Amino acid sequence: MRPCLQEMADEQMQQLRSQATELLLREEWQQSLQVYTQFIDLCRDEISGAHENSDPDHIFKLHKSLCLALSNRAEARSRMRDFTEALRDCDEALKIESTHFKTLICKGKILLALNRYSSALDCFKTASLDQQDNGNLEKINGYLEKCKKLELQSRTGAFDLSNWILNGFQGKSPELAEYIGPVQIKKSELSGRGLFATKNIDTGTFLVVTKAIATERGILSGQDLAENMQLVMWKNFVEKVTELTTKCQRTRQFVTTLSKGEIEDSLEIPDVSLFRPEAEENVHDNEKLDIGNILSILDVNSLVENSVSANILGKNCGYYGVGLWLLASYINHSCNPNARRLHFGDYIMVHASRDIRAGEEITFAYFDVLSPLDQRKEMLETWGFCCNCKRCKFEEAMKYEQEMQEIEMGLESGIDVGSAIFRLEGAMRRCMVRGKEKGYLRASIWAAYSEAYGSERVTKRWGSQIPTMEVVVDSVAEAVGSDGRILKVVVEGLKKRGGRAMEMEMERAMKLGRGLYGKVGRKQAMKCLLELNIH
Ligand SMILES: C[S@@+](CC[C@H](N)C(=O)[O-])C[C@H]1O[C@@H](n2cnc3c(N)ncnc32)[C@H](O)[C@@H]1O
Repeated sequence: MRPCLQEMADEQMQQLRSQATELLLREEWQQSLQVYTQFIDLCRDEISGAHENSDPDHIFKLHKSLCLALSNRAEARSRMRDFTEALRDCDEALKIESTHFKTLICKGKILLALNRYSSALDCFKTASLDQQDNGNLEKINGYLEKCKKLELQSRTGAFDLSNWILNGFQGKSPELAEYIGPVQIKKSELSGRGLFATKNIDTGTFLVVTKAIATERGILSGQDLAENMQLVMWKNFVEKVTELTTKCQRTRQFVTTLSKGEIEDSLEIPDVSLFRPEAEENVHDNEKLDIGNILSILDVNSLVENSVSANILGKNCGYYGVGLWLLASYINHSCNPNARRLHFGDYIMVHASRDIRAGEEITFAYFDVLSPLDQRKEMLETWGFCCNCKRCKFEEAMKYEQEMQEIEMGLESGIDVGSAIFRLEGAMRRCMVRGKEKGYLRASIWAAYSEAYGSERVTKRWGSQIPTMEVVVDSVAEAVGSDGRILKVVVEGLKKRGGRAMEMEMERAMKLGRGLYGKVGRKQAMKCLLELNIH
C-alpha cells in the first residue's frame, strides 16, 4: 500500500476503534458490534494485503488490534446472548494470542453461561497464569471456585442448598449446575418416548437438573386481570421460544424432536448424552419451525412452575411461571409417579419421590394424583390424552365394583370419613387387593384418610377398625411417591407424640421430606423444610 493510502487506512481504523470502544463502554452492544465488524474487516484486509516488504512491526500491531477487536466483539455478542458467534470470535482471537487475558475471561464466562464447566475452568486456569494481571486475581479466583463447585455438582448430582434454606431463603439463591443422572431415553409403554432409570435410585436422589430454554413469570392478581395477564405472558413466552429457535440451530434441533402430541410411536429416540452441555455440537440443517408447530410443541411440553417450589421460595400466592425444559419434556405423566420436580430460578430439579428400580420409567404427575379416577380423568381432558398408567388401568377395572362407586359417592355427599375408610378397607380385603394396588385405592380417597388421622373424634370412634396412619402413609407413598399432604399428616402426628415412636416417625418424615424436596442438603435444612410444609 502506498504511504498516503496506508495513513488513510490507519486513520479510518483509529476512528472506528475509538467509536466502537465508546459504544462498548456505553453498553450499546448492537452498535458496538457493527462498528467492531467494520474494524475487523478492515484489519483483516490490511493483514491479507501485506507483502514481504511490509513493516513487521506494523503487521504485529495489526494482529494485536484484530485480537482485541475480536475479543470486544465477543463481549458485545455474549451480552446479546449470541453465544455461538461470540465463542467463534473468542477462538479466532485466541488463535492470534493463545493467552489473551480479556478473551480468556470472556470465553470462560460464556462457557459458564452454557454450563460447560470444565471447559470454562480451563479458560480461567490459563487466565490465572497471567502474572501481569495481579489486580484481577481475586476475580479469577472467584470464577475458578465457581467452576469447580459447579463441575462437581454436574458430575455427582450433589446439590447442597442447606445454608440458603437455613438462612430463611434470604439473599441470592444458590447457583446450580446442569446435571444428568443415571437415566436414558427409551420407548415407553405409556406413550412415545420416556425417561428410564439405568440403576436403582433411592428417594430424594436428583435425576435431572436442567435450565429452561425460555421462561416467563409474573404475579397474577384479580380474576379477569389474571386471565388477561396469563394470556400476555403466554404470548411473550411463545415469542421468546420462536426467537430462540430462529436464532439457534442447535436449540431448534432439540425443540423439533419434542412431541407435538400426535401419534408418538414413530418419534425419534435421542441419546440422552446429546443433552449434556459439553456434548459436541452435531448440528444439521433441520426443519424450520412454523408458529403452528411451536404452539403444538409448547402446548404438550411446557410446564407451569408448581406450588411446592412457590412454597419453598416464599413466592406470592398469585405467582405464575411457565417454561420449557428440554430433557424434562421426555418425562411422561403417571398417576403412580416416582419423581417430583422443583423449580429454582430457571432450573428444574427432578428427583426420585420414592425408591426407583433400575429399568423403571421415571414419571412425574402432571396434575394432582391424590384424587379419585373420575377427577383425574377430568383433569386429563385439559391435557388432551388418556392415561395409560398401571394405576388408571387397575382402577378402571375396579371402578365397576359397586362398592367403590358407593364409597366415592358417599364421600361426595359427606358421609363420615371413618366409615368410608372402613368400607374401602373391607372391600379391598374381600377383593383380595394386595400390595401397591392397595396404595392406589387409598391414594384415591386420601382426603378421607387425612381427615380421619387429623381428627381425634374419628380415630377414637373407629380405633383399630381402620388401619394405622403409618400403614396408610407407607402404602400411599409407595404407590404415588411423597407429597406435601402426606408429609403434613406425619409431621402433625409427630408433634402429638413422643418417646421411641417419635424416632421412627422422624425417620419416616425425613424420607418423605427427601421425596418431596429432594436431597437438598443437611438434616437440619430438611427439618426446616418439614416445618415449612406444615405451615
Ligand atoms: C411432555 S410429553 C412426554 C414425552 C412424550 N411421550 C414423547 O415421546 O415426547 C407429554 C405427552 O406424552 C404423552 N403422555 C405422557 N404421559 C402419558 C400417559 N400416562 N399416558 C399416555 N400418554 C402420555 C401425551 O401424549 C402427552 O401429551
